[in-house]
Amino acid sequence: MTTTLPPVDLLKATPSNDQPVIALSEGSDPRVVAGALAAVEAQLANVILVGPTAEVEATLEAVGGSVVGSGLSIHDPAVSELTDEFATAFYELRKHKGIDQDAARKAVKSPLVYAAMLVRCGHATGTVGGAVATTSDVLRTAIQVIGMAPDAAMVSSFFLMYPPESAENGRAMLYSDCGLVIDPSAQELAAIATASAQSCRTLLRSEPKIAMLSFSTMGSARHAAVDKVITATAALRAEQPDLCVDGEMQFDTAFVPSVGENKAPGSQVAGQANVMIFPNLDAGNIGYKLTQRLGGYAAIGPVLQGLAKPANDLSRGCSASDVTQMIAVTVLQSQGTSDGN
Ligand SMILES: CC(C)(COP(=O)(O)OP(=O)(O)OC[C@H]1O[C@@H](n2cnc3c(N)ncnc32)[C@H](O)[C@@H]1OP(=O)(O)O)[C@@H](O)C(=O)NCCC(=O)NCCS
Ligand SMILES: CC(=O)OP(=O)(O)O
Repeated sequence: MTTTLPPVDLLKATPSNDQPVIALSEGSDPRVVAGALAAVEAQLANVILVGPTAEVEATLEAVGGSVVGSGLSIHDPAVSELTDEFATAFYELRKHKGIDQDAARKAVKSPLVYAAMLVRCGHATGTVGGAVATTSDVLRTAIQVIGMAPDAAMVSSFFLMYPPESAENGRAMLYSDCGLVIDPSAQELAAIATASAQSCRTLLRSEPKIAMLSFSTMGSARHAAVDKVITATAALRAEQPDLCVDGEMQFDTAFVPSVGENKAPGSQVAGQANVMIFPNLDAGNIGYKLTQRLGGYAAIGPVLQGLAKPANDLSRGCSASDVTQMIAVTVLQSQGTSDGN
């Protein structure tokens, strides 16, 4: 059994004088609005619902909420007084890509871009979207509008995985990358592991034990795909000798203590890993959905790491409670470090 608290409980247990404001780009989606209501009621954050006013109000009424005295507010990009400021800032940001002022004005009227601009320009602490928009659109907007943290090698993503009561060997884990980097090089895989280690400390409040996953354990198979994981593991060890990382190893070696002892005797990670680094996005995305749908784990993500300020995605299959959890994750990231990790 894990003792790690899920984000909402962790945030409630973390005293802070901050008054975070989270912008939700899909402010008329019923799950988003219900999740936002729960967040403000629990005093996790104030929330800006971004979208056409009439649609957001109709959804709010349908889920039994109101903006009056609630910590909720509505921003309609079509009529917002911030649109001029955002159009100018967006033009400056993207003019090197050939965008003109008209295109910039049009772009910031998209709720996704508007919500990211709220964060970039300091009107919100972080943003969450993706209940309706595809992951590609949410991630591209976050990368282009909010940008990378100065010390980040790249932007990547992860899921927080929380076990059901019944899970054998159940523990909270971080799975990466399950949402963004499609086919990482060895160097990129090492960068994903480095960022994930910090995210583990921030959101699982645990020291990372990192398994570099593969279809091979300690040389049991030979292939270029295995070599990539071996190279990434060696680079991590060389650059960060104190990091607890091991590989290449199969998932059962990383997760099950008896299998770990058998296939990777003496490893400090095998059988105990809490950070699982997948070799590519096929493995990561399929792996998290299998763990969630067959293993009954709660999956919160994709959480982004490496951005200058927090912005996070949701699966389009998310629930209202997933939205509330992701609001809590976003607030915790803003408290954790300046780089959204
Ligand atoms: C993130 C993603 C959308 C970017 O793809 P894209 O827009 O087609 O590709 P581009 O290479 O044009 O990238 C767009 C911008 O993001 C930047 N970028 C892309 N990946 C990046 C990364 N990992 N870190 C930092 N910047 C990145 C590019 O440099 C580019 O910046 P620019 O517009 O300022 O030049 C793409 O990696 C993707 O689709 N990932 C998978 C998403 C997905 O479907 N996941 C499965 C469900 S969770
Ligand atoms: C993360 C993910 O797989 O997102 P979606 O289910 O929206 O494709």
